[in-house]
Amino acid sequence: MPTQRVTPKERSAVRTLLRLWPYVRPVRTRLLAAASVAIVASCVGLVIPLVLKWLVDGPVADRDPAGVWLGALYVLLLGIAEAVLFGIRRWLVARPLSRVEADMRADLYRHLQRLPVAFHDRWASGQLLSRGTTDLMLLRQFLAFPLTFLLVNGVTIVVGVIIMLAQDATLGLVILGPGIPVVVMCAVFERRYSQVARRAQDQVGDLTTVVEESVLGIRIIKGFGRHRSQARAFGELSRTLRGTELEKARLLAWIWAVIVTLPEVAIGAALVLGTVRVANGDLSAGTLVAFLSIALALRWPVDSIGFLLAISQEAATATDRFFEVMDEEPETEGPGGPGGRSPKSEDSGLRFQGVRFRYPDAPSGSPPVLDHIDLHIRPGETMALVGATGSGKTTLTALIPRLHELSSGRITLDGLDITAMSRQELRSEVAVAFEEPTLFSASVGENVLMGAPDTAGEQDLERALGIAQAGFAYSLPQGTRTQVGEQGLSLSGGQRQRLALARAVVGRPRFLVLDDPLSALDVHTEAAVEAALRRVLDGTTALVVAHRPSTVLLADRVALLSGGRIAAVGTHQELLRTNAEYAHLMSGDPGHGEDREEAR
Ligand SMILES: Nc1ncnc2c1ncn2[C@@H]1O[C@H](COP(=O)(O)OP(=O)(O)OP(=O)(O)O)[C@@H](O)[C@H]1O
Repeated sequence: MPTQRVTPKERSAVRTLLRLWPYVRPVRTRLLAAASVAIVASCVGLVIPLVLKWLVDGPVADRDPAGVWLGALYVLLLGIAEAVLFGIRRWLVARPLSRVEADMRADLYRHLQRLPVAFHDRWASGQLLSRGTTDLMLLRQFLAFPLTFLLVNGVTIVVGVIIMLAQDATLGLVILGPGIPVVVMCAVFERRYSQVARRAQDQVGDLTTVVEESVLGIRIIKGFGRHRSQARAFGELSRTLRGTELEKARLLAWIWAVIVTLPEVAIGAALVLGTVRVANGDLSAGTLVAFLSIALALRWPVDSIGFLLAISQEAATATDRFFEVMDEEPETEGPGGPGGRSPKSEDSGLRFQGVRFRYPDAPSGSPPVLDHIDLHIRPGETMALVGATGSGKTTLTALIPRLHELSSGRITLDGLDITAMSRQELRSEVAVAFEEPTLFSASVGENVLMGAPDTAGEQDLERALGIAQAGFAYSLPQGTRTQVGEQGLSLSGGQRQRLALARAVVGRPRFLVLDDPLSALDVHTEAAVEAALRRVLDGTTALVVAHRPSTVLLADRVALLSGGRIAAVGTHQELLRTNAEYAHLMSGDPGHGEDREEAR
């Protein structure tokens, strides 16, 4: 599976995090209130040393027991107030932040649904999964704790330093001394950590992709005895991730050592100098006690800066990864409505005019998959599309519901350019069934009715299951309410194909696109489906990719796709007579088609 790896640009963490504002805006009042409460709580903590100073220089020096009890009561009340305020902060942020996470996840999911198939071809699913889960969880944690505490601890440090300077300017300057090297080290740390954090988060995405592929492809892995090599691949990726995590830990240990050691040295120096000055009678014992208590109270706000910066960097990386997806252009919408429909009768039906298509991720210089495609399927006509494997049949069918955008040319439905229709309008007119039938984790009925407007009911379901010869659905344990898909009952390939076919016909679409929809059916079931389909296809304009003569016989005419172009159009009999390639394809000679492809 191709992996999208975006090269991270040099960026400012603050500017990146500011992009979260639209999501944070609705809860800004609560967040601000929580931060204010936390600042007050923290400052209440800083008042305690001042009470201690009063206690030491006053009641303790005067040997006044009543005063000591009163001081102890003040300290107790201040401690309780601090604890209660921190509790209120937590209560204030919990609910709004889970809303921010839920909103971001919903937006990401909605956007992923609107991104073109070309985007999904390019991106590994694990990368998208990790962005929608671990990255968003990281962001919620960042908003709940580090964001607030970067502010709270910053204010606490400033207030604490001002109080210390006011108590004694000389001791204050001794404490402030290591500030400059700490700031420089923090800047270096931030730059290095952001690179490693990005690498780690991308590696989590790669690991998720391998796990997801192993789970989805478990039958192939077991069938080919590949579990050891798969485990090796997983082990290698997880060792790489472990290495990156250890690098993160090393960087954290280094900054932590700097942040803890330098202030400790400064506190030690202040203690020695302060004691000498108290002994000399230049400083009161109470002031020294207050000074050291404040310095110790500031230890946690200072110590925490290292890991708060680390989480902020990870949050900035998660924000980058989130917006890398959100910044991708969604599918463009046509204006919609009936305007622009050409009344000319030669334009009715499904028409390809000068269509050219090249996959956006194809190597540069490679020829387009489809070129100069001109094809007209008349209203009510069924056209079979035949071609060697890899000739571009699936690609051609995917262009009609605009799963890919044309490189040039146009496709019209009854004269109306598909790019002029809204996606909803287009997809209500055109129904598709692909060779690989995907069923979702839902009941049989829900899977089939997915192809119909919301008003469709039991009767429509019954009719569609009848056409697709999917009567087996009624014998499932809970009938059409039986859960299928990844979380439900496993169905055979043919059963899944018939449900996918039922889904394509349930909405009675005017245009039907079937990509080899009967490939997994036995001859008898195929004949029964064809008989029923022929009735449905009577009023429907259809393009049916076919590999077998039996499927071709469903069609009024056949188009042969070869060398990226429509090489011939005619009835099955005509083409058998006049076109050697067609005759070979229909004769079941498996080598011929491949030879033709090689020759291109
Ligand atoms: N997402 C993609 N990006 C780049 N090239 C692609 C992509 N999907 C298909 N192709 C290429 O386009 C060509 C046509 O593929 P397509 O699946 O349309 O063939 P097909 O005729 O339907 O084959 P088959 O009969 O085997 O289903 C192939 O060469 C294939 O490698």
